[in-house]
Amino acid sequence: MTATIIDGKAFAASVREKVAEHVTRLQEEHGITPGLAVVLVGEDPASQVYVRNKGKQTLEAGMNSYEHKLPAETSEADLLALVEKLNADPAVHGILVQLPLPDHIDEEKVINSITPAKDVDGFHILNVGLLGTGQKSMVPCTPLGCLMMLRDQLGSLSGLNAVVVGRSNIVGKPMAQLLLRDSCTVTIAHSRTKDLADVCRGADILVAAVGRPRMIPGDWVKPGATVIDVGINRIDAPEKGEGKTRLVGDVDFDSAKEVAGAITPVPGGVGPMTIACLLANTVTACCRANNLPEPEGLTA
Ligand SMILES: Nc1nc(=O)c2c([nH]1)NC[C@@H]1CN(c3ccc(C(=O)N[C@@H](CCC(=O)O)C(=O)O)cc3)C=[N+]21
Repeated sequence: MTATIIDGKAFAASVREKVAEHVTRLQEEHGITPGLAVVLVGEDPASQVYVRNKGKQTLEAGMNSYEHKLPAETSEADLLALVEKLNADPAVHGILVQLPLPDHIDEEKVINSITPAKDVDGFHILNVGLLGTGQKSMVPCTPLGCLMMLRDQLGSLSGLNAVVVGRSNIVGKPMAQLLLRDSCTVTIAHSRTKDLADVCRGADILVAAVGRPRMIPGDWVKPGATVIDVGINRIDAPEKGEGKTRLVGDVDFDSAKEVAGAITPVPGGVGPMTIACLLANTVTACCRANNLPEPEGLTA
């Protein structure tokens, strides 16, 4: 059997289209334009991959994009002062501080200084707590994108065995919360998990978010399972020429696609959905800030 390839790129385009329609409505009916501020400190390569497409897509969706690029030596105090300014700016509905931050800056302190209602990453402790207790919150973009693809693929997730490989605050933990909320039986596995292969083989839904290139081979995948590959790993690709690189996921796509029922590719899977959900969260934050109905189908 060969798996259905889940087209994250096309799915993301349809999400962005819904976002754009909602933005038009906000402008025409209320004279409001959602605004997203992105703060980048230093020059982490993964963050640059992300930023490249994001500003463009924000503008394409009809929203305002405010980019703040700060040098790597920026002090924590200066960064906190910028966040305070953005918190107070009524034109800014969403704030994203690119991670990772340089070592001399306390990431948790910065994230928790963002007004929770503008925290479009959903990383603030208040949003984490709201999600964990099933209350309305801002939901982290990558897990939200994964959930949208899973619901689209499977309809109901109720009762399915979901295994999330990876326990990060950014992906693994919030993903598990969302799957639990959709009534999956959820296992969070990680590098220390005993018999990881067997744990994965029990998964109807397998979400890989470990950050290790092609770590999960096809024989860890249950026949017919839905596989969501969150990994975006850049590896050498000498076959493309000297010094060339390419992106691969945490799943060995070639072997896994022979076993899975459906699988997301890398690139073109989760990555584009992450950005689309960032735009969706910005519209959601803007609607909430203005006591307007939230866009349908764009929230968890
Ligand atoms: N506060 C914060 N929030 C984030 O969400 C965040 C962050 N910091 N720091 C960096 C990581 C990385 N990240 C990506 C999102 C989309 C693609 C993406 O669209 N990837 C394309 C490939 C792009 C290419 O071809 O290079 C794809 O998978 O198809 C990649 C990486 C979000 N991050």
